[in-house]
Amino acid sequence: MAHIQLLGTGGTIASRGHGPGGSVATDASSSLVQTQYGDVTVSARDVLTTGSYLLGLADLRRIAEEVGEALADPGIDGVVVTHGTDTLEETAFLLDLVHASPKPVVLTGAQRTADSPDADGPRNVAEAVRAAANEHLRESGALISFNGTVRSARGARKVHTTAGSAFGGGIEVAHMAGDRLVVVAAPRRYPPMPMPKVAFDGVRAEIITAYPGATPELMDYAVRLGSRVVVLAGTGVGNAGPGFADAVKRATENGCIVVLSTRAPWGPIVPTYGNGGGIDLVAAGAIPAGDLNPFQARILAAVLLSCGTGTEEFPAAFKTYC
Ligand SMILES: NC(=O)C[C@H](N)C(=O)O
Repeated sequence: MAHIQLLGTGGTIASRGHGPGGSVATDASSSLVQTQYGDVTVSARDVLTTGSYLLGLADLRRIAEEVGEALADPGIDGVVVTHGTDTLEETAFLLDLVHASPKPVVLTGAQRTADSPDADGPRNVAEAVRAAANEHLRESGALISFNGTVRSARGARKVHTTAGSAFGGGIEVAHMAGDRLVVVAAPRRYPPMPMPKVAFDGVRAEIITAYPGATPELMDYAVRLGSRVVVLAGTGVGNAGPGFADAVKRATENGCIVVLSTRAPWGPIVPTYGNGGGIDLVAAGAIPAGDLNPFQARILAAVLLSCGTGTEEFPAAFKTYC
């Protein structure tokens, strides 16, 4: 009989109330979960009880540490993390980067509050428990289970503000067929990164987006604030408008790492264009993020920096994971 540890962090799945103050995360994780699903037993405990839009890097590190402890327990076969959907993709990616166990870690949440007549939390939790206990999902790292689909944490993102299918991207590794979970793929695994130390909590890593008329001086401002890394969410295959190549050069000359990602939801960075485009941004010192979206690229950069990766070693170390 498999035993799953559920760790609650809050989010809509644990929220109630539609009054003027809005919905607030209040429910203990023990109220979100049954103690048994078929032949799978579950114990639940809370790490946090908060909306995920409120999380900081210190919270993400705490969640990662608690998950690591649960995975190390020989009496636990897999871990489910309930989490707000707004920033679930960032926590999921951190958990995936540091995942050094064959046991599955499965994140889930809800789009509708616990007191909604059609709350989606209970079904999502039941499916996540099933995924965490599935032996074919061992060696798969951290996964996101939502509305009948299980996908890799890497590459996944929230794609809809209100729909039940809140997540897209990543690799679809399993889906529900009736009440059966069918495993269809295994995500590529990368060497596990060390659990981030306390330095992670204070890494200043900002994201700046390119758009028509964007202000390149925002990057100078980020550097002045002490940013160790700026992720530029460029347009298309990794471009930005007038002045950005010079801003990248100034940032890198001041010791700030610039990572080049894209504001397009899917696809890799492919430096292609001159005249201030991706070719010039990379020549100015920007490091292409491969397929990583800005939010997950930022998490990878923060883990690397908090592990003491220096500016010289950063590009090769970053490339190993994207
Ligand atoms: N659906 C959700 O969970 C959204 C919620 N605002 C959050 O904590 O991220």
